[in-house]
Amino acid sequence: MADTADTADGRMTSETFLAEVGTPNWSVVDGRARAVFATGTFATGLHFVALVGERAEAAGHHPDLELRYPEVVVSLVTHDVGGLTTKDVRLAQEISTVAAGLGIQARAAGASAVPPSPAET
Ligand SMILES: C[C@H](O)[C@H](O)[C@H]1CNC2=NC(N)=NC(=O)C2=N1
Repeated sequence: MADTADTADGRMTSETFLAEVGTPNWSVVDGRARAVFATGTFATGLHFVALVGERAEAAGHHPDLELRYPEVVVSLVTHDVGGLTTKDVRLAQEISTVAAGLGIQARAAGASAVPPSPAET
């Protein structure tokens, strides 16, 4: 694979991340990759979270996962460089593959159907 890093520590711009990840599921918000998957039911969301957790453990890279009804919000960043890296690209691709395998659609541009909690406002 070509070297797609934009900085010496591996951080990439949001444009590079989105081009690399190659699915429309993801957006970049405040320096983090974000996707919202419309799981429809709580049980499907729980199952999706469990499968994503297995992939994350295997990768040694871990997303923030918000299990909501009726969606799961996924957020990714590489903590030690404070930005997005190829680790985030790979895990984002895997998460999109898991979602597709379960027939779960992503919402456009990371939009949520659920109002923010008071702590976020
Ligand atoms: C040592 C270990 O690889 C690191 O602490 C990993 C673990 N999981 C991680 N997950 C995420 N999302 N970002 C990290 O920087 C990160 N670092």
